Amino acid sequence: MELGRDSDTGGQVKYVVELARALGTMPGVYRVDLLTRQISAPDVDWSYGEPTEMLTPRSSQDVHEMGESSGAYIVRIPFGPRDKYIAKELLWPHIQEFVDGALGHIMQMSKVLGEQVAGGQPVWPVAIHGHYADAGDSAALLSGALNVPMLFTGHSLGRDKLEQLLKQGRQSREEINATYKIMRRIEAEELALDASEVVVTSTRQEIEEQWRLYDGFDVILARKLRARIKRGVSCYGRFMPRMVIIPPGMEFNHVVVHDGDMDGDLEGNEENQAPDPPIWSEVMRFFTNPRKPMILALARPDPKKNILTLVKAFGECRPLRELANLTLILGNREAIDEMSSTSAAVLTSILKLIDKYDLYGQVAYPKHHKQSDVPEIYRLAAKTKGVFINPAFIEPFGLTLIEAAAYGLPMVATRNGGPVDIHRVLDNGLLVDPHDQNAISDALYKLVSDKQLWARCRQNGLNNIHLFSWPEHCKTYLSRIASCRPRHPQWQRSDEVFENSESDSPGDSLRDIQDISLNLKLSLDGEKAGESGSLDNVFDSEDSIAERKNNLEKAVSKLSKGLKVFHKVGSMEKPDQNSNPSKPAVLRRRKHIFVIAVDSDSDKDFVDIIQKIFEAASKDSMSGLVGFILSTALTIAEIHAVVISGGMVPTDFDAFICNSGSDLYYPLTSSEDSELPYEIDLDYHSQIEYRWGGEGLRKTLIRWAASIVDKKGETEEQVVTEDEQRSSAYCHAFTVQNPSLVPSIKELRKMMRIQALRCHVIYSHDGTKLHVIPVLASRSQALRYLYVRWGIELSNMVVFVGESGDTDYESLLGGVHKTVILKGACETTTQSQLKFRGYPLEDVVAFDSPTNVKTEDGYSTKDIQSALCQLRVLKS
Ligand SMILES: O=c1ccn([C@@H]2O[C@H](COP(=O)(O)OP(=O)(O)O[C@H]3O[C@H](CO)[C@@H](O)[C@H](O)[C@H]3O)[C@@H](O)[C@H]2O)c(=O)[nH]1
Ligand SMILES: O=P(O)(O)OC[C@H]1O[C@](O)(CO)[C@@H](O)[C@@H]1O
Repeated sequence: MELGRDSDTGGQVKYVVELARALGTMPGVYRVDLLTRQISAPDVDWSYGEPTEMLTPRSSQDVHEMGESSGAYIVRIPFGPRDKYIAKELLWPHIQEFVDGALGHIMQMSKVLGEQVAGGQPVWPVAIHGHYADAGDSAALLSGALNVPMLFTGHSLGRDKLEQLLKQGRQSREEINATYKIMRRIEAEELALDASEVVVTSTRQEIEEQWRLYDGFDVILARKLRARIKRGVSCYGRFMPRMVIIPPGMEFNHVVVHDGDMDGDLEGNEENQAPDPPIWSEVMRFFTNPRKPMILALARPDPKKNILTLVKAFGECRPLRELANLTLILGNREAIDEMSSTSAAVLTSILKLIDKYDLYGQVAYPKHHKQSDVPEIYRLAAKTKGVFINPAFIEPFGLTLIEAAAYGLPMVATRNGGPVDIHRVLDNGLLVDPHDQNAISDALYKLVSDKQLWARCRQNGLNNIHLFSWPEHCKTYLSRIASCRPRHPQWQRSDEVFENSESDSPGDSLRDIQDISLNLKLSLDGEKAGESGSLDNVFDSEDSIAERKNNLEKAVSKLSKGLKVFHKVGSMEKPDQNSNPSKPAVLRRRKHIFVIAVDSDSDKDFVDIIQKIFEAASKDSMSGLVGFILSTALTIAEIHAVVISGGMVPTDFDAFICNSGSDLYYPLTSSEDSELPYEIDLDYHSQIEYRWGGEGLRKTLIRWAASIVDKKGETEEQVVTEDEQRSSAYCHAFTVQNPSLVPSIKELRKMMRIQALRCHVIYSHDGTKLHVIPVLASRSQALRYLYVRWGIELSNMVVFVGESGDTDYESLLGGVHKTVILKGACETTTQSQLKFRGYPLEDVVAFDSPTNVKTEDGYSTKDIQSALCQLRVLKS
């Protein structure tokens, strides 16, 4: 690991690699895949271009304990420009491409493992865990596409970073957003809260002071919801992820602490003694008197680590300067000018302060260190009876603090963040206000000068450090995963439950029964959710005990009929896929799938666009190589009307993604006279229903809609009204009479999240329609479903969109599919205020990607053909 190389290579890298390695050796874990970006660039190590790398266990004991497990792997997925390293702030436009690539890997792995160990049945992942905001966003989409539980760890949180940066007052909100893309990042963290079952934190402070800043998390509401779930009463469609504190661990295998370290001679070696590590002389060459106790700081050169205040504190405190030296390990550098601008600014300011206070001979700031040098640096500081300092403005956890403690080095640390929890456990030093320069120098002086205090802190750290161990972390972590309701696709799950009931895994069956029991309880309660009043009423109202008892009895009675009943109900409700066996087969045979997702304002324009696309593909479609999917906010009835009005037939298309991605239909060749010739895919519903608020959500939305009125003199007109005709089981539809009077998409998301309602809100039809659908349902997720369910390759899809569209437009432009933007189609910008999401489209869409092409003049057949040639879908 190249830790401290730049602002992206910090503690999180170490954390996830060590966690993956430790998990891979846990009994009961078959395989851990750590997915990251593949980069083949000349300025990074060649190994970053390797598709797979095994994380070898640290010790032979680990190998022994692994048993049947196949271990942990780093899997590198190509996305974004192949030959270029991209800083984390600039990765956002490429996230969807990562999601698709990761999905491809997981599907492939599921097949391979299935063949190896499960008799050919696919082996589905048990959970997916996102680390940091960008992976939170990706994991949310993947957990939805695969229907598996998601966990999330923030490592460093955007809202907190934004607050800290605003407090420092050096940049305006706009400048901060331009530098850090912070609003996009915060939305990713909010989505991670929407989708996660468990959020792993390192400290209590992270929950109470940092996560509380998010719309989607509230400690009190979380408690109330948990209490209601325990009592078996309805939460009216509200959900909160479970926050758990599991501090990270350390790999202790190369930690060696000798008492002898304390009285060693720094100049020259005794006979028989191992030579000093080379990094020692690299550090000591800076000092006039290398025997003085060493104050050590080791951090990425990031302004938030607050090293400048440390240098000032040291420089301005004469007694401290006389007593101790200062060592600053701030990553690696060749030349300051070649560093990123923020890192270079930190280094330059430090050099100026050293000059200002004339600290020559008292401060070391070596240019290079290797990973293997880091333990030796801590040992050197401990040997001189020095102190480790982390004065960060805020430190989410602080791996360096546990590292220092493991090497017998007492600490002075910021009182903001994780160090408070670490100090509570280790009791190995002093906490300080990082803004108070005198407090820093006083604490350092106290620890360095008070020999007894120093020895006590050293010993306390050494005595308690075992509490930060990866195996312990993994045990708690795995128990959390085991307590999540197992989620798998229904088309696999119903068979599995059925089989398990008679198989040799009674534990699994029992857990399934318990889960079914919980589901039944919740859904039965949901039936009476309708009577609820406001959010307060929901929780203040006394639920009738008799009613609850009745619900429980119903649930128990359903359960007592056994798993077969559950399975049967499931299969009765399932569409009979065999009645229309040709559809998936047809879809699979296509060379290309053209997805028409142009959000046209008029049916006439829409028909016109569809026909132009048909014509453009006519050569290939004649031979059946191209299949078509319509993907819109329309209902199936509206789509049917469009199809018929355009002189087309339903079977001209392979599938229809309706209601903004909450319904999926396939055309039928025949149907009863009274019915439309389409078959709904109920497996899709089971795949997207996660956290769907159903009736409870609908009631809340209706109350909200009633509160938005247009005051015209004496009279009031309701602006938002329920559109029952256009609503379906997984889409609450509303009509907006006056789009200028309703909140933007950003405000709506916030409104939902603060009530713990997890859903996806979309404005369509130029802002005159509002759709509320399940949180992980969307038009782009529907395409991923087609891949997971029917194996239709995403890279063979071409998505046609207009110049703008509904508020879910951005998600249609990314991914491994190709995109054709039809110039002149859906240009409307009149309702742009509704689309306000808090960050520009460029922060989410890679417009310069070679898979995105805009037609040249308009959307004539010729324009479309030429775009398809450019994408190499058609031969020129
Ligand atoms: O020049 C350097 C600087 C750092 N490191 C290592 O990099 C890691 C840094 O981790 P940490 O001190 O925890 O800080 P961050 O890099 O900021 O890590 C983020 O992620 C960590 C894991 O979640 C949290 O502990 C932090 O609070 C959070 O800011 C440690 O292992 C250091 O030994 C080096 O090897 N060389
Ligand atoms: O400053 P930010 O954007 O909060 O990022 C800090 C994150 O970046 C990293 O340095 C990447 O490893 C992490 O240690 C940390 O989680």
